[in-house]
Amino acid sequence: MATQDELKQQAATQAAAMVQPDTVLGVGTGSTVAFFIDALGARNRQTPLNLQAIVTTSNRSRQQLEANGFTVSELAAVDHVDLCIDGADRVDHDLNGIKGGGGALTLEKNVAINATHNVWIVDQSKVVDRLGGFPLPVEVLPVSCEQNFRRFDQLALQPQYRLNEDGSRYVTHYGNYIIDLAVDPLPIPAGLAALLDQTVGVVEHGLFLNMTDEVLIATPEKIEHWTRQ
Ligand SMILES: O=C[C@H](O)[C@H](O)[C@H](O)COP(=O)(O)O
Repeated sequence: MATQDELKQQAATQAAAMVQPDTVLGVGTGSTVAFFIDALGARNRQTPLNLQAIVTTSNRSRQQLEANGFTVSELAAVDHVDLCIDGADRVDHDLNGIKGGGGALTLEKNVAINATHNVWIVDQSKVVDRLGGFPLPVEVLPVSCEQNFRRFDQLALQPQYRLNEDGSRYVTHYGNYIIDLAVDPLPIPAGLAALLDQTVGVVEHGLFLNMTDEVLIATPEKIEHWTRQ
């Protein structure tokens, strides 16, 4: 029986084969994407892909891409992204998902929204019938975080500040905090997304609705390939 890491690697390797030469590639964040970066690096060393540009969504991925010989551009420096490969924390059968377990949700959503084609790579443990089973990350400005927290609490969304191991608040790449909403399952995701989008002080949230075009799901038997209808 394949381990979870082996499943992640299988999905990642298949995604690396989807990258076309001479294109602009977006690369997400996380343990599954880490396998993707190594697979892409191996492919590129064998036969150079001559990518026009690569943009990524975290310092971790940037460092790994550079270690694999790629030059990484800022999102602001490219006028489009042809394909973005990313992981996900949960995905439902409508290809909606929760992302941001690694805290990279804001840049991930920015890269995804600018990509012509988005592909998520996951192992079967991420698939759910109804979005939930994973805290929903909400990135908030420090200036209004307490008001945001109280509001989420009033709405019974079970807010919790994301903490570092030493108990201090986790700070994002942009100097903000993350409030994880532990409510499970999520109440009507589209309604919650609209509420969060309209909440002053919320920078971004981890509900990615109608954003991905394909999902590669590694199971012990095969890699399932879901596409948006
Ligand atoms: O912020 C992190 C990202 O949304 C990741 O893509 C997500 O957490 C999945 O990560 P992993 O592949 O490690 O489960």
